[in-house]
Amino acid sequence: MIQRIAIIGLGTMGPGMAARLARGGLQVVAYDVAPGAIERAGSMLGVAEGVLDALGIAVPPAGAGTVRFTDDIADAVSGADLVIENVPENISIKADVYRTIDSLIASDTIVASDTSGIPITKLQAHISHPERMVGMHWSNPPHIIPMIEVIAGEKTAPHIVTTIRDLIRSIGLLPVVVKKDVPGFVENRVLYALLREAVDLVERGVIEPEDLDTCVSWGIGYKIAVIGPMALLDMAGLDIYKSVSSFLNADLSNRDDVAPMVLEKTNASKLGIKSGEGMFSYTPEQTKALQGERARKLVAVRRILEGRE
Ligand SMILES: NC(=O)C1=CN([C@@H]2O[C@H](COP(=O)(O)OP(=O)(O)OC[C@H]3O[C@@H](n4cnc5c(N)ncnc54)[C@H](O)[C@@H]3O)[C@@H](O)[C@H]2O)C=CC1
Ligand SMILES: Cc1ncc(C=O)c(C(=O)O)c1O
Repeated sequence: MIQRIAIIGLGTMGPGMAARLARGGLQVVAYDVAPGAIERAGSMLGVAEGVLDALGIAVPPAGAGTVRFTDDIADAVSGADLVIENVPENISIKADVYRTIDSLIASDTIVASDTSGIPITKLQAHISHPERMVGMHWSNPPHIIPMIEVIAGEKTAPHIVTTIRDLIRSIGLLPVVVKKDVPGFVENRVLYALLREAVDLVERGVIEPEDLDTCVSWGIGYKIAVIGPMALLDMAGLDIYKSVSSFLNADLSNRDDVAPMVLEKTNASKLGIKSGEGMFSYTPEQTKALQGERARKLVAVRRILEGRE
């Protein structure tokens, strides 16, 4: 039974994950190589806990879990039943972490990666006892979005998938088991198909960025939260989809590299909210207000979608 979880990496995703797991009654020890990240994670944890309160996520009868931060990776993983690796999306950084923890954990400690889409089979090559490695892909913001993908690599033991699926379920979250270890799994394959087209339309001057967001959020996003893509095909009619896709699919972006607009911005360190500028610009005050407003709206929508309002 999983009780003690180590989280490695406390950037965008780690603190919200720690808060959600602890709310589910689990004991979390969280580590980051950067002291600044540990400091920031403390305040992000407090914000996430407030959002979990607003969502009405109850503490289990046995009581809430705990989150403890440490700057010592050996301390973080000591006695862990599950280690969740949550460092940047770069195989060599992830492999370094696996090499470091390998001698610090038991051979049956489960190691999960929150990778956005590196096949688990590739990551497994960098750890001993690869049968205990599994993909556990959360969605951002992880304390609010309830769905988590679970992915087996070629060497993952089936019971590890079941254990992680059951853990996710046991704390009131929604596991989705992905049946093939394809790059990007399912959520990001769908998201990146949408993002490729959206970036292309803005880059070609078909639409302004603000209008693109209005079109997608109100035309597609709002609807798709209630009616998933497969159900939407039935609502529209497969005959309509057949007619439109017969001419439209060939016209959609099939770019297989990173769009120049994105390269230009990343080369200029315009990374989005984390650097104050990306597709849009953000002052620190605007960022704080935006994050609060987005959390409030996501909480309200989730409560309604779950039939709690
Ligand atoms: N940002 C997002 O929306 C999502 C990201 N992911 C995935 O989660 C993982 C983490 O992503 P983010 O939190 O966005 O990254 P991030 O870049 O915000 O944070 C990564 C953290 O890892 C730390 N780190 C780097 N090397 C380390 C090491 N050797 N040991 C311990 N800590 C180390 C960094 O100091 C940083 O705080 C990536 O694989 C990413 O693809 C998954 C879902 C959503
Ligand atoms: C752009 C982008 N890329 C990856 C992920 C998750 O892996 C997300 C997300 O929101 O979860 C994302 O927005």
